[in-house]
Amino acid sequence: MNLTPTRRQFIKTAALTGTAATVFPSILTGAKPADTKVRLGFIGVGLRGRSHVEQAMYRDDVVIPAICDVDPNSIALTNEIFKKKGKPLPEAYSKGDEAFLQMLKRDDLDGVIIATPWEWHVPMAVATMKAGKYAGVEVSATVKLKESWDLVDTSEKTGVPCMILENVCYRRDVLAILNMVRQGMFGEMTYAHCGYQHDLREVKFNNGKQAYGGGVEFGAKGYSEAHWRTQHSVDRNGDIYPTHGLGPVAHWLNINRGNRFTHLTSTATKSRGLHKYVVDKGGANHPNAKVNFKLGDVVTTVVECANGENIVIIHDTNSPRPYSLGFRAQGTQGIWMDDNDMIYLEGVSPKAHTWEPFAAYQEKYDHPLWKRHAQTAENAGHGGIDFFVMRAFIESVKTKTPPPIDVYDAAVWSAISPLSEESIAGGSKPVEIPDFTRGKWKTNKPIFGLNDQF
Ligand SMILES: NC(=O)c1ccc[n+]([C@@H]2O[C@H](COP(=O)([O-])OP(=O)(O)OC[C@H]3O[C@@H](n4cnc5c(N)ncnc54)[C@H](O)[C@@H]3O)[C@@H](O)[C@H]2O)c1
Repeated sequence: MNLTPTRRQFIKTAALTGTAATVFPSILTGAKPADTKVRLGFIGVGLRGRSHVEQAMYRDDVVIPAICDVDPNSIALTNEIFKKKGKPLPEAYSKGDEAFLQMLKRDDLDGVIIATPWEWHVPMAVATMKAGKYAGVEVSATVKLKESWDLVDTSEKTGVPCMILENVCYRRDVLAILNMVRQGMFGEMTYAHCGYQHDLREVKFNNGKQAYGGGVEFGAKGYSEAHWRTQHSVDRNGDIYPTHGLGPVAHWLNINRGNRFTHLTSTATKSRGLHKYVVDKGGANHPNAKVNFKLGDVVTTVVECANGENIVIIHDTNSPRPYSLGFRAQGTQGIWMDDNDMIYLEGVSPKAHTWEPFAAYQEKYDHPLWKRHAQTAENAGHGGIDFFVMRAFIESVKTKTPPPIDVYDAAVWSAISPLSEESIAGGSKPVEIPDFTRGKWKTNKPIFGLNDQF
């Protein structure tokens, strides 16, 4: 694969200034193995992991020698995908919660995709990096603050990259906005709004047989995410899934690369939606009607940035509502909003104080990545973004270069969860957000979405 001059320059500059070179000394050779295969392993082949497997299989330069999952059903369903495609079955590791450690001993894996329950992400990503394999970890990358440091420390010590697989960074509209932000169309950025506003009641509860509703069970009796995700709504009150909104916004605002998050405050409403759902669907006598869900129905977090911008992040998953990540980009020159897809730019929009549709801007500022790959991406999950995020991971592994979304992004985007919990527990008190780059944010330059390569 050819690296563009900008990306080659980044790697060269990083090597000279000691940023990437010090941080990732061993694995990032930037070698150009044009015809080599990328060998991927997968830990967690549930709903998400299997969709990654399928995505990886579209490429003829990817081989998958091994998969790992504790659930024999997940392994069997994954094997079906291989059979359908006429590919040799991967070796399966499934004996116990730590079977992944056996898989990581293999010497025929270059990278590992981790799509397990959140609490497993860090032990698995840390072990993957220690085994010298690129780690691609699903969102959110971490649950606890210390885990964010564990990711950063391990990546720095081993020299192995870790990419958070935040697919929303590749949404077509947010990439067009990134283009516009970089071209100064919004003037100086002052504010962004985002969130995860998704009615997950049918994800958090099911009948234990299939995903997406059909019952009010969770935990041991639940299937897929109801098996593990719902417990987080019992135990935690905070923004427990911040990265779908925050990832794109972090790129607009150059977080970790000229800017950083400094503080946050979070506030939660009362918790009503999940209890009501159980009672409505399962009756007041269902045992789960006695469960005390800690997670507020709507959690609002305000993040302050070093350069003076504010970001509002909403977590809203317990109530009936249409899906929206609620993006808004605002600066001294104008504003765009995801809901209704409207824009207003002073001196550009035809009528003062009046919204205009975003469509023409989308076309004009469409990101080079989408211009180049729209047709290939079309069939991939979540409107094409799953294609881009897997492609970015695979190309980084293949070219032995830093991933465009890195361990510092994984650490700080995910850290919003425990920090928002801390803020809410302290009566919406302000909480400091650590600088996981240890000062490098001041000199690091943006690398994400600079061209049509990654
Ligand atoms: N980026 C996105 O758009 C997106 C979409 C869906 C899910 N996700 C993320 O993907 C991850 C997985 O979600 P999912 O929907 O596939 O959940 P899932 O429950 O369907 O799959 C998780 C799989 O991990 C396996 N597992 C659990 N513990 C394990 C262990 N110790 N070793 C090996 N395997 C283990 C389970 O058996 C299961 O097959 C989560 O982090 C979730 O947030 C991201």
